[in-house]
Amino acid sequence: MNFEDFSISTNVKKAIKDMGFEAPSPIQEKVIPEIAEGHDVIGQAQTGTGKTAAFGIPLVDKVTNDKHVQAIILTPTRELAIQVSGELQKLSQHMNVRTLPVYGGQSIGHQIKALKRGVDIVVGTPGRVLDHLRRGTLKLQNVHTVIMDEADEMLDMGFIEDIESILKQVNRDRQTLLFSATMPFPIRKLSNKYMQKPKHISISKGEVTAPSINQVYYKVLEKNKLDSLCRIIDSEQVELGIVFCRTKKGVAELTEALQARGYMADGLHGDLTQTQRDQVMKKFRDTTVEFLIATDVAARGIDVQNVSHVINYDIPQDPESYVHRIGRTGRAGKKGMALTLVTPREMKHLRSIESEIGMQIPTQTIPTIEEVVEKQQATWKYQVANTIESDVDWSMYEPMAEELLNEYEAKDVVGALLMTAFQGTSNIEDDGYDFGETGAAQGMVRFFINVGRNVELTPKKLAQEVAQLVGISEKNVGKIDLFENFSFIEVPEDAAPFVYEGLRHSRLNGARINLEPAKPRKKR
Ligand SMILES: Nc1ncnc2c1ncn2[C@@H]1O[C@H](COP(=O)(O)OP(=O)(O)OP(=O)(O)O)[C@@H](O)[C@H]1O
Ligand SMILES: [Mg+2]
Repeated sequence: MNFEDFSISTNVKKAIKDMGFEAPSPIQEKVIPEIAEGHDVIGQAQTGTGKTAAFGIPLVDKVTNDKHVQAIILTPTRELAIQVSGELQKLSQHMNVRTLPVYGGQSIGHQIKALKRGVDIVVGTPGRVLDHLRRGTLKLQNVHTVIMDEADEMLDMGFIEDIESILKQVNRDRQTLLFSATMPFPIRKLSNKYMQKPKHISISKGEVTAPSINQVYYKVLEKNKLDSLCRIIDSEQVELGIVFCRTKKGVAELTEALQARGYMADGLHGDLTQTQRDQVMKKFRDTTVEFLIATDVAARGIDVQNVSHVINYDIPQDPESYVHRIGRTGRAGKKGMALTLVTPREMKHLRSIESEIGMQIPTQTIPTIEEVVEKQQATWKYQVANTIESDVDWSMYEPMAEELLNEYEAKDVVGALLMTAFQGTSNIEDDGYDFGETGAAQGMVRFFINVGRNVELTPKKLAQEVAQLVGISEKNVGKIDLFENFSFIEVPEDAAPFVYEGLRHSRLNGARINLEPAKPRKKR
């Protein structure tokens, strides 16, 4: 299929061409004709597959330049309102259509002036839209189209009251369009209240996350998280990365820690002023900042070219958040990496995300110090060679260099200088779990499991259950001694914290597992 096949104006077709779109994406192909026919539509397709243009193309084709607001698009965040408004402006670049973003944090006077001059499409966050409605500076009586981008978020608890107040002011005859990569059943059911005979168009049958995203998780220990993150990003080839944290405070702390270690990182969260938020986004889009550290404020809809990595420094709260966060990479046909750090306590949460997205996320081990050092040394060598070959003036160091070379062997001088430079880059820390002497084989930790009564088990079954519960390979569960209702199992030292945290509060066939490191057998 081709964009030429749609019955849309040549001006819109020309804009689509200018934007470099060659063929419509699957959601665009299905949804554009339905919207053009005037249907209400619930459109669901994976992240980064062009949902914005799917509603944007028929919308700009429909609006006329009559200086009355004819369409309103609601988005959950300010950044998304700005971005969606920008995409609509591009789609209508050869037409006389005015699109205005209205959002909190920006001077309301400025927005009022623009609204007075006449606007055809408003893209806004619910709070600021309501503010304008109360002031009478925005009128919705001529609105024929209401669009909710990230609709499941907009109809969720945080926004639903505002949405209802806004919808009350729009003609019932309107066309209502909902879009998102995720649409949980309760929200889809609720949405019927605001729509008329909606057409459900879903592209992501079965596969919730975009297949272009390569997902892995790393088992990390809480106290080593920062080190683990640094090792991961030092060993990956990151073009641009978004690192998600749970809280604003977490974002601020991680940003500071990464900056202190020399990474080009900047933070984005709701406690910053709008000017600061705009600056951070601009720096990230311009690639002057390599890592955007953010709360879920950046999880939905944000489209930045060349984001190669998304890293969940803190595991997301719910499966939807996971899907949207990782969807910031692997967009529009490009490949992306999504890495999630998981502490022992969070293993169960990971499993529930996996079951919701319908796939198992493979695990990878944190690169060893040796691997990272190897990479770092290659980088250092490259930098030193580069400096030697450049025309940088280091004449001020020459007398010192001569002095050192007179007194010591050249190899020792260089070695000592490199060591000074390398020192303190990374260190293996102990993991904070001390299981003591458990009488296990070399390199293993032995646990005593009280499996409770009435549980039928074989050693093989127990090994399988343990492996599954804590997310390690069955092969890694070592020796098992199974008695009537208790057992000893041995697992490798590095898996021990995961077994410990994973099994401590677990149940097996409904029976509680009580687990503790085994007491060492007395030496005879
Ligand atoms: N037909 C097309 N051909 C090529 N690129 C496209 C096409 N349609 C959209 N794009 C580009 O693909 C990228 C992703 O589009 P968009 O932001 O609309 O995705 P989305 O489906 O809304 O994702 P999310 O669920 O994350 O909001 C954008 O950069 C957009 O310009
Ligand atoms: Mg979108």
